This record gives sequence, C-alpha cells and structure tokens, in this order.
Amino acid sequence: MPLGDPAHGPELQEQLSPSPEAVAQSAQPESRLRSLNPGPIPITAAPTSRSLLDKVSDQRDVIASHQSENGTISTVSSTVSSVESERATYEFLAQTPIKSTDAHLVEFSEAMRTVAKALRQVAEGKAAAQAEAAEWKRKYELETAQKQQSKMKDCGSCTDDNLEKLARQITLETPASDQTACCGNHEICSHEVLRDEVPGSSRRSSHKMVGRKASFKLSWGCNGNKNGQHKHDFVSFEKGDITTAERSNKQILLKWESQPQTVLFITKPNSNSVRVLCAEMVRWLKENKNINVLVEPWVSKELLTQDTDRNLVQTWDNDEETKMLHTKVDLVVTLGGDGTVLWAASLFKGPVPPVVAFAMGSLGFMTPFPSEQYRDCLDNVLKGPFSITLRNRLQCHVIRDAAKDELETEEPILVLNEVTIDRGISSYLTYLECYCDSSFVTCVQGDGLIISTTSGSTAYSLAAGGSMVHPQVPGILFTPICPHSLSFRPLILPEYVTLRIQVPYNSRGHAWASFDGKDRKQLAPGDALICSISPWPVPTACLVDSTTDFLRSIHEGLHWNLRKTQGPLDGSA
Ligand SMILES: NC(=O)c1ccc[n+]([C@@H]2O[C@H](COP(=O)([O-])OP(=O)(O)OC[C@H]3O[C@@H](n4cnc5c(N)ncnc54)[C@H](O)[C@@H]3O)[C@@H](O)[C@H]2O)c1
Ligand SMILES: Nc1ncnc2c1ncn2[C@@H]1O[C@H](COP(=O)(O)OP(=O)(O)OP(=O)(O)O)[C@@H](O)[C@H]1O
Repeated sequence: MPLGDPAHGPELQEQLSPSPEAVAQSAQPESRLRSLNPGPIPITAAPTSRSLLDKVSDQRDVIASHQSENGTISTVSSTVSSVESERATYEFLAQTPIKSTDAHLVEFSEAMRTVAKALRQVAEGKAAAQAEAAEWKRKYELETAQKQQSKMKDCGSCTDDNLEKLARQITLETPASDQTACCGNHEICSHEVLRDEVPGSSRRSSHKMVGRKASFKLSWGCNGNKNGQHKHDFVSFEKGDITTAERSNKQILLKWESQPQTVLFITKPNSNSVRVLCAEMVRWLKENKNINVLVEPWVSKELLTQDTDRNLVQTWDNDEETKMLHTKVDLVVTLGGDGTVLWAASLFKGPVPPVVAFAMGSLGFMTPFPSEQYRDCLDNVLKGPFSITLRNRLQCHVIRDAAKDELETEEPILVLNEVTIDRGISSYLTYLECYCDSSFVTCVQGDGLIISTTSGSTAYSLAAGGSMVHPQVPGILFTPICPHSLSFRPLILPEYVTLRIQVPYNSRGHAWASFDGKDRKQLAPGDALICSISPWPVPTACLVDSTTDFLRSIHEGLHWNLRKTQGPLDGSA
C-alpha cells in the first residue's frame, strides 16, 4: 500500500502528534520504522531514520516536562521541537539513497516532504505565538522591576532587612506573620496599612491592591521637623485612605488632682452690686472652704471697705508679682461682664488658670455663671470635674520701621478678642498691606481691619460683618472694617498661620492698633504688626459645656435669628 494512501493517515497523524503509548514505543525505533516502511528499505537507512524518530520523541519529552511548570516556556519548547523535526527530516532525505526505479521510495520521499511541510507550518504558527509570549513576559518583568524601584525609593529609611521584606512583598511571598511590619516607626506609611486585609476579600486580592495604589506618608511640624508628631491623632489611615480619627477638641473636662487653695477675684470697678457680692463671696469662701483669696491692689483699698473683709484677702504691690500670679492662683473668679473677663486674661502674659466668670454685666457672652447661685457654682467647680472652653489668644508684636531693622520689637501683647488696626483720628482711608505667612493676602483700604480670635468673633468682628464662630474652632478671623470695595468679604484662616499687617511708606496717614479695645498704639508708615496664635489660651469654665453655653449666648445675648414663626397656610393661627 502506498504511503500517500489515506489508509496511512492515522499513522502520519500519530507521527506528528504521538499518543503517550507511541512516545513510549519510540524507545524501540526499529519496530517503529518497520511499521512506517513495510517495503524493502536498505538497512543503511535505519540509523538515520532512528535518529529522526529519536529527536522527535526527545523533543516531545521536553514539551511534556515543561508544560507542567510554565505555560509560556512550554510554548517555546514545542516550537523548537517542530523546527528541529523539520531539519531532521531533510537530513534524513539527503542521506537516504533514493533510486528512481524504486516507486515505493519515491512515494516515501514525497510523504516525508509532506511531513516536513506540515512541520514548517506548525513551526511558523508557533513562532508568532512565541514572539507574542516573549513580549508579554518582557512587559511583565519591566513592570515588576519598576514597582520594586519605586517601593524602594518611597522607603528611604528602610533597613536592609526591610528591603528584603519589601522585595518579598513585591514577589507576593510576604509571610502572613509579617503583616504589620513598616519601614520605620516614626511616621505613618500608607503601604503599612495597605497590607491589611480588606474585610471580606481574600489575601491574594489585598496583595493586588498593593500593586495598584501608590504609597505615601504624612508628617507634621514646621519645615519637616518632628515637633508636631503629637498631632497624629487628628488624621489616621484606614486601608491607605486618609480619614480624620479621634477629634482633638472634644469637650474638655478639668479634674483637680489636688484641692484648689487660692482664688483670685477680678471685679468690675464702679459697681455697688459687684462690691457687695465680692465681700459676701470672700467671706463664704474663707469660712466654708478655707480658701486663700487674692484681689487686685485697688480692690483691697477701695472695694473691701470693712477692715474685717480686708483682713481676709491678700494682694500684691508690684509688676514682678503680677508676672508670677499664675504660679500661685488655682482659680480666677470674675464679677462683671465680658470686659472683666478680658481684663482678667490681660493680667496673665503666660499661662492662665481656669476662669469662673459670674455674669454681672449687660451682655455677658463669656460670663455663663449666674451670680445669685454662686455657692452651688463654686462648690461644683472646686470639687470638679467641670467642662472648660479653651479660648485661643492672639499674640501681637509691633515692629517699628520694619523695613530698616526687624529686631527692634516691642513686648508682645496678648488678646482674647481681637487686635484692631484702624484710622484712629485720621480722616484718610486706612491703607494696610496684609501678608499670611509668606503669601500676600490683600491691601485694605477702608476704616481698618480686625484680626480676631474665634472667641472675639461675636464682638467687634461680628459688628463688622464677620461670621460667628464657635470658640473651640481653631481659626483666625480676618475682617475688614468698612472696606471701600464691593468685594472685600471677611476670611477665616487656619490657626497656625502668622499674619503681618504693614503700613506702607506711601500711606497717607498713620494707623492705630488697639488690643481688646484698649492700649492704642500708633503705627507709622513702615511699621508692622505681627499676629499669631499664642501658646497660652484662656480656659474658661462652662456652665454646661462649650457648645451649649455658646448657643445659649447667641440666643439669649444676641437674640440670634429671632423671628415670629409663620402660621400655617389655612390661616387658622
Ligand atoms: N462696634 C463694636 O461692636 C465694637 C466697637 C469697639 C469695641 N468692641 C468690642 O468691645 C470689646 C471690649 O469690650 P469691653 O467690655 O472692654 O468694652 P465695652 O464696655 O465697650 O463693651 C463692649 C461690648 O462688647 C461685648 N463683648 C466683649 N467681648 C465680647 C465677646 N467676646 N463676645 C460678645 N460680646 C463681647 C461686651 O459685653 C460689651 O457689651 C472689644 O474687644 C471689642 O470686641 C465692639
Ligand atoms: N478689674 C478691672 N480693672 C480695671 N478695669 C476693669 C476691670 N474689670 C473690668 N474693667 C473694665 O471695665 C469696663 C466694663 O467692664 P465690663 O464690660 O465687664 O462691664 P459692663 O460694661 O457692665 O458689662 P457688659 O460689657 O456686659 O455691658 C471694661 O472696659 C473693662 O475693661
């Protein structure tokens, strides 16, 4: 039967894609050759045909072994195998003596050419697949290398050990026990949390996230120093996203760790009711609480008119002692209005003891305690704990002729409400250049400018069109007074900025600065005022808590948004 006969089809097919049994059979090449060449083939051809079949079967063994390891590599091996099989076929044809008279041999050589052609087509198809696979492999390796490089750049402070961990992470081999390790202990690194499990997802998918999302870190403090590390509780990471965590300014409670012993009384002058109440409270504190009472020098002379009362109190007589008040005083009691609270705060150029403000004025925005209930109020405060509002103050420096010598500064002045720069008695427009840190803010042309704390937002700033701001909000208000411009809206800036207000040389007149409505200072062209939040806030005791007291003040003190309620549409009310 001729080899080209369709009856030989399965055999030829088997030669190209042998079954496992056939591959095993190729270990006996002679019997295999006999089945291919039933005719009289010269015995000399046998070794060559055996080498062809051995090569084919050897290559198939390589394919089988690589397929179990890696699909890409097995594709490459099978392509090599096809090419070599074709070459072996041609070698075989060249070496086999073919006689023109032997029709079987002619047919056989034709069949072998067909085999060679088939093998070439297979090889060409697989070469394209091989090229494509190689290209994907190259891209994958390039991407992996780039990711590794950027990870290592992000993690400048990593030790060698940590670099190894990182490399393991990139190659998806991070041991499960090492999930919380970070490159450094001093900063928050987002990839630290990116390695956390996403709830409900598999470990493998969480690793995929590491690959996609770039890592970053947050730090606090001026110009990269670590002073602000304690602020970590403001912001935290959750699965690599920034989220505000614990609020720093929850309601603050003051709890005494030892019994308070000394109370300073600050009283509004020229008020008979204040004088009477002051004497009564001093006696009560002495007799019932055994408290030392301190009063201002003028109070011991003018207010406590009876000798018995005067003997109950202590005072001081020079400025040096005033500076040391905060070291002796446990609690400050004020009797008056907001002006008395401002006055009390102004006595402390540094730390301020807690202030209990009794309302004996007309408005009393910062004076929540009812004076008629002073016994209960003082009882509660002296026992503690009680809520306080930490009221920020502004520290203000006047710099004379700033452009010539910035070192010639005056003592800083602390304000609880605001510093105002206005035109004073001048009839010219105030002209002020304003800077926030190193950025230019604007030029003020009008009656002036108010730089206010949030506590002061309900005072002069409110009258000039500024917003009312809860006193615990960390900010600085920038409110113009009668600006001669249609678009000068008030601003609220973050608490950490430093403001510089400068009277330019080409200003037509002088400006005037006043501090909580007092201590006016003239600012000549070239002078500047520098303001920033002071590190010494005023802790004022709350009647209820910070927010309740604030809202009560704007409702009862300012009658905020008071309006008759509309009746229903049917007109029945
Ligand atoms: N046009 C205005 O509204 C205007 C003008 C000048 C001064 N002031 C404010 O007066 C303050 C000085 O107060 P004073 O009692 O010594 O002077 P003052 O006796 O002239 O009283 C000013 C008024 O402002 C009220 N006040 C003070 N601080 C307040 C605050 N934080 N919130 C709400 N109201 C407040 C006082 O209760 C008082 O009714 C300045 O710090 C300034 O804010 C307001
Ligand atoms: N101990 C003090 N020594 C000197 N001056 C004081 C003292 N206490 C208060 N003052 C000043 O007295 C003025 C009036 O005080 P305060 O504002 O407390 O009372 P008020 O005007 O009756 O109250 P309100 O402002 O609520 O109407 C303010 O200018 C304040 O600075």
